[in-house]
Amino acid sequence: MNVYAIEADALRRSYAGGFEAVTGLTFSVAHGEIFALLGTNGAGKTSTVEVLEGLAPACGGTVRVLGHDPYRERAAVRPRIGVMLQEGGFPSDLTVAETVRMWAGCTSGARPTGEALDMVGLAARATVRVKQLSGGERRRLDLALAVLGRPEVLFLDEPTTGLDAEGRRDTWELVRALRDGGTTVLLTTHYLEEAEALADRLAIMHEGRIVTAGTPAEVTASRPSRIRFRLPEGVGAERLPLTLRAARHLGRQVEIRTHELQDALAELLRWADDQGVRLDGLDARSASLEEAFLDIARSGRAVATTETVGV
Ligand SMILES: Nc1ncnc2c1ncn2[C@@H]1O[C@H](COP(=O)(O)OP(=O)(O)OP(=O)(O)O)[C@@H](O)[C@H]1O
Repeated sequence: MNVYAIEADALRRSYAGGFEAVTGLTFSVAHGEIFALLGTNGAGKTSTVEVLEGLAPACGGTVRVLGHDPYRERAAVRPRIGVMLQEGGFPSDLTVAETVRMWAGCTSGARPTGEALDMVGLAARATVRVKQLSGGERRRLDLALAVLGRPEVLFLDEPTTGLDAEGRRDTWELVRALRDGGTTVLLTTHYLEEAEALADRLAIMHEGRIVTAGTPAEVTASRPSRIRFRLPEGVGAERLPLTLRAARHLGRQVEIRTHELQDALAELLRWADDQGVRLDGLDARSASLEEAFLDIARSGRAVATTETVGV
């Protein structure tokens, strides 16, 4: 068996008119791994996932899902994958259970309807018509249909958009349980905490290409931590100790970026104590995926910050 469940090599996708939405993407997802594709709006996530799902051909490069070309060998791949699109279309007059049963009729080895509804927390809504479901409940129904055929590879395009906090946590638990059972999961999301909580590895896309990739820890490791506070009236930033003076400040608001959070914070607190200065709104936080994402969104490429304080 191939080590990778999903492989993309120099993948390109263009639309009519010649616009190239995906400009040479290379990545792979191991069996039993959760891989998150993140990116700014229009970065090319959905365009990529549609090719992996076999819904559109690649315009260049190669793609393999479970060892097959998902577009040309769709018959071999389709029964082994589950797909949750950004917007599922259901006949709205059917009930939830009827919808799952109808879908099960076209799926070999489908889970029993009750089991699929239990998995997504919709068992109590089985007899409700689809048109009466809330947006979040429709997302859950989408997910039930995606996992119905016990897929080896599951594609989830923004699976928790529209879900409340509890629904989101429930979905995370389900995705983790599926991964623990051996399912490979590729998901796109706009929620960075979702990627941080779920992904074994992730890639951040911008304008059709991958800008950075790795485990969440690897992607955040190169980013600086951040300390913010407000100086009291009459105390200028020039009074800060030399090592912290490269901080950015806007009026009394100061931001220090550092790769040595503990040392910088200790120095700042010692200084404040010595000076008898109160640091209002003091907030110190480690580098996060959000910082990495925002850097990429702002600059279009991973850049080392120039404001890093050398402590
Ligand atoms: N059918 C289409 N015809 C022409 N251009 C398209 C088409 N579908 C998408 N695009 C363009 O391709 C680019 C990538 O779109 P895509 O939907 O893949 O991005 P995305 O990363 O999924 O975005 P979002 O986070 O906003 O969902 C965008 O600039 C979009 O306008």
